[in-house]
Amino acid sequence: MLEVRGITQRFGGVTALDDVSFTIQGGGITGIIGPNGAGKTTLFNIVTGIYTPTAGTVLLDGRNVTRLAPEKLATLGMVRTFQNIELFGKMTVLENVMVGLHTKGKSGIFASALRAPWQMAEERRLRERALHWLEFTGIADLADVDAANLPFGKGRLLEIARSMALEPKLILMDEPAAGLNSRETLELARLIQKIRESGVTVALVEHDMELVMDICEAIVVLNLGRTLAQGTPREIQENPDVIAAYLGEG
Ligand SMILES: Nc1ncnc2c1ncn2[C@@H]1O[C@H](COP(=O)(O)OP(=O)(O)OP(=O)(O)O)[C@@H](O)[C@H]1O
Repeated sequence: MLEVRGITQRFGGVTALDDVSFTIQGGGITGIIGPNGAGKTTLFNIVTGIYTPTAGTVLLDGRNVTRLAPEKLATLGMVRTFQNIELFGKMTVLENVMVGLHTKGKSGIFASALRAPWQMAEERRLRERALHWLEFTGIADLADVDAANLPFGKGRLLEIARSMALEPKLILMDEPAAGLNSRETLELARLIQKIRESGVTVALVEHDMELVMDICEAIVVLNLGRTLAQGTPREIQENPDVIAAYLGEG
């Protein structure tokens, strides 16, 4: 589904990624891990269209998407969530999901007060769709709360609801468990599995090793800007190079 081929990224004299290649198979949950400074964030930003790499190619279903902007990638079925939650604080939870849907719809959410009947119908349709994704992520009871008043963990779920509402084929999550307590992390794990069961491929960059080992079928390990290993959780846990890289960090 997603193929990363020979990605190199230099920032001035720093080589953040050096000829990184791997494949993410459709239908599963893939974890991208690695010690601090391994290049995970840089890779994530390249794959999701924030950075243009110094060299290399990103293919989505065989199509070269290397230089495409995030909005374009979303229309091709690839969306991302952010580590630092980016919500519209003064809008309700429901409106936060609707805003994303409006970019697909015919009228803007702030369309004039003189709404045509077709606009009203569209608004209703978007509202129902947005509500569906709040139900999917388990936060429908918070639909009318201002996003600014959401507890942090619920904000993360809203981020995921917003991304899922775009009905992607592939969702990339940037450290989805960062800042969550153990109960919230468990809730997140079940949600990610539910997303996969709904037919959407998931890839996550994550520091929480327990979560990665628990839910991922495949793991890619980066170290010092290179692909150190790729395999199942068990293969990765037993890989001497991986163990050495993490011990070296501690
Ligand atoms: N904009 C930038 N300018 C210069 N150097 C950068 C930039 N972004 C990242 N780097 C460097 O590239 C390397 C990889 O950083 P990156 O943030 O991608 O690693 P990471 O695996 O995400 O680390 P962490 O787990 O600590 O978030 C580091 O040496 C970092 O200092």
